[in-house]
Amino acid sequence: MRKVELYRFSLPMEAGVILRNQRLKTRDGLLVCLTENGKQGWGEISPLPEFSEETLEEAEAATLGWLHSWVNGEQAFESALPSVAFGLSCAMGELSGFLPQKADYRKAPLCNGDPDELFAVLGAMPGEKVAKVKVGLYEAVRDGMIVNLLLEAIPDLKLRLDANRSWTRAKADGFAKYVQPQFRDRIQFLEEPCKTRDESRDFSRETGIAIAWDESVREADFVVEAEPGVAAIVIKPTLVGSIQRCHMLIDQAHKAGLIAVISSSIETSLGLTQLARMAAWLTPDTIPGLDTLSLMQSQLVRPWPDSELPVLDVDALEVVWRR
Ligand SMILES: O=C(O)CCC(=O)C1=CC=C[C@@H](O)[C@@H]1C(=O)O
Ligand SMILES: [Mg+2]
Repeated sequence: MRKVELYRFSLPMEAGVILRNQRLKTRDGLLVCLTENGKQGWGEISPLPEFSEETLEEAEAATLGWLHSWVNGEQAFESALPSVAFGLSCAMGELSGFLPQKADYRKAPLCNGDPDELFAVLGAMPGEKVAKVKVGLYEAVRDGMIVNLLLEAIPDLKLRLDANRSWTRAKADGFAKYVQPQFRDRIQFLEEPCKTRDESRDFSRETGIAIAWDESVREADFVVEAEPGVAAIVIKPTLVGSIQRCHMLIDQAHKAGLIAVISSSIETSLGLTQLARMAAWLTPDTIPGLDTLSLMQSQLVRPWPDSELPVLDVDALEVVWRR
């Protein structure tokens, strides 16, 4: 016998979390729980405003359609909406056991440029020291200075930088000019420096700074391939799709000699712990980009180890559908 439960959640965010053009006050989404033969599988479906193409309403309608088929024992096909495909594949992955339990709870800390704060976090981090810094929000000179400062202060540190396509070539060059040449190879990669892929490729060729694809991975014409200067692809499953699709992209990346970084789309602790399990399984040699829990004011159903945020129980959630 199959059973389903669909819940809606809305968790308050910390003040001041801004996504592209809007302030994110709450993180809204759906939790699905599938039950069959005494086993349960959970999944989170939470399209990210400004990043996902689908709205939460569209995701809910598609999820309900899928759940109706599944609970009636009919064939349920993979949804074309990435957030739905991801959440349902997690629930199926737990139910059938293909999503392993073992998790990689390491995370590349998101750093705002304060070396003392980063030093404290990295001190508690075993193994490889890698942090992520957002660039492109302020002046390129300031970004360059922060990168120098951090790399100078912490000699075994490597940095991942993320410009989210915010620079013109001239601005990106301005940034590169300020980074001391001896530090450039400690930039593990810079995600999407320029507005177009070609500009980003040129930037990497001329500066020697390695780049990574993030937004590009979600574009229809994107193919995973080895290219000069490209070090990595970033995979945000809520924006990309099912575990199976992410697995395929990761395999393609590894075959091309690229790093694949599993990264957050600001999921709740439930989705984040599942991303940590995907990372342990599919990208065991790479620290995932999952340092986003502290942007929220609480966790949901499953706690992330070491987080002191309160955990909201499933009983507190609104039931959308139960069968
Ligand atoms: O990639 C990481 O290490 C954390 C995730 C992260 O930086 C982001 C997640 C979702 C939206 C953005 O605000 C941001 C990004 O630009 O990649
Ligand atoms: Mg990015």
